[in-house]
Amino acid sequence: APATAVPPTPARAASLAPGLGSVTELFAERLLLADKVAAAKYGTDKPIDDPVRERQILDDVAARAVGLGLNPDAVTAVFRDQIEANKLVQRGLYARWDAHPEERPTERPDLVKEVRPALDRITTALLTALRETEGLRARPSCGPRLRMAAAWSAYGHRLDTLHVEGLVRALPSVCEG
Ligand SMILES: O=C(O)C(=O)C[C@]1(C(=O)O)C=C[C@@H](O)C=C1
Repeated sequence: APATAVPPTPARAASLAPGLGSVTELFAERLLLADKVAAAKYGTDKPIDDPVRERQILDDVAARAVGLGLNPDAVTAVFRDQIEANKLVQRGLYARWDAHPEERPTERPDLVKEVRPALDRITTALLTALRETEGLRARPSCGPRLRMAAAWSAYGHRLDTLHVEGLVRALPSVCEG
């Protein structure tokens, strides 16, 4: 190898696969918030599924997609996957907490005042990231790039198996065409 060869450090590898990291980072952050959502609901009579809230999110992102010049159906599909991924993680946490009471959360975050506003901030950032990656997401290389970016995000956030499953569930609608 030439003397100027750059070693394949993680940073170097990430810079060779630019672009979709913004999207997968936000996916990972949203999935980590599933822990707080689940902690807010576990042991209460509030079910994991809240179809009214889901409808609000999906209607909101469809309207904002139009304003950003994005395809509202494509954007809705991405967010539907984020919600499904979030529920997958929440269900996994419930099962874990049922089986291992000592792992149950010791605090109950406020869903409406704390957790949903955090999810809403990710929604706004994700819409921007989808706008900025529109061209990249239409390319044939999108799938491989997306899987590489997701792997780095999983590694960077030290996601456990359950959250990696969630991250995989979050991916299918990202690449268009
Ligand atoms: O806000 C909630 O109650 C959540 O559980 C989070 C979330 C989401 O991913 O945005 C997931 C499941 C619910 O059906 C609604 C929304």
